[in-house]
Amino acid sequence: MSKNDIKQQIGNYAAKLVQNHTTVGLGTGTTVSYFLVALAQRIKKEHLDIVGVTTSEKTTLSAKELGIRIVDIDDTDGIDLTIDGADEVDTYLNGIKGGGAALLMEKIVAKNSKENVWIVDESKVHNILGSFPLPVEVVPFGSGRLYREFALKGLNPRYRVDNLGRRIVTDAQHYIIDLVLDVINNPYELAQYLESRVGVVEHGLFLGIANRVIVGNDDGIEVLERRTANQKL
Ligand SMILES: O=C(CO)[C@H](O)[C@H](O)COP(=O)(O)O
Repeated sequence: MSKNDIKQQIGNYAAKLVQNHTTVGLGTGTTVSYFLVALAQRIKKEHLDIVGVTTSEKTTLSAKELGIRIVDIDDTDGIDLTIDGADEVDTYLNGIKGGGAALLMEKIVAKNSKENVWIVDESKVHNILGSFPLPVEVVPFGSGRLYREFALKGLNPRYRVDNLGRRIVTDAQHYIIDLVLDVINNPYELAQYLESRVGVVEHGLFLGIANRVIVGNDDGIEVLERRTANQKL
């Protein structure tokens, strides 16, 4: 099966998890784009009453094009379920997100959602986080100072740039500094450090957020459920 076939399979599976008369958080990324198509098909075919809360301008555009009704996060009573992708997931279902630069809105939607389900292919599941560079969203003003602090701390920072070498700007007008770490031995400690730095708006460590991870591979789908820290999978 090609990677896209696997993503389609995961997207179709995830669309079936959405219940009628609910508000759904719509993540960002290529895997989510398959989910959006499958969800839009279900909404049309089954005449479902579903509204979406989006996590990026890109997802808002795609959802609207597909005919999915969108509501502002501030105008909902709550989000029932959010389906999102992830860049890396460990065996506690902690993850790294933000490969698509949407981590800030993704975390706001996730934290306001009763349930969070991630959709990934099996190449993203690892024992320890860190092989995917950790995105940190920063305010442009003074970001050079933060960058130097990260470098001095051995966090191996890189401004995220586009293919012309220009710093990318997020939907909320911030920069992304990716930390190239290889291994994150204590994600909670790193999260705490990043949250303590002025100018850091958000980071891509999503800890204790996913309730379930839908993992796709050539043989089908595997569903991982979150366990506690001493109940490793
Ligand atoms: O966090 C994200 C965007 O900020 C995405 O969910 C993550 O990058 C996964 O994307 P894809 O499904 O394209 O691999």
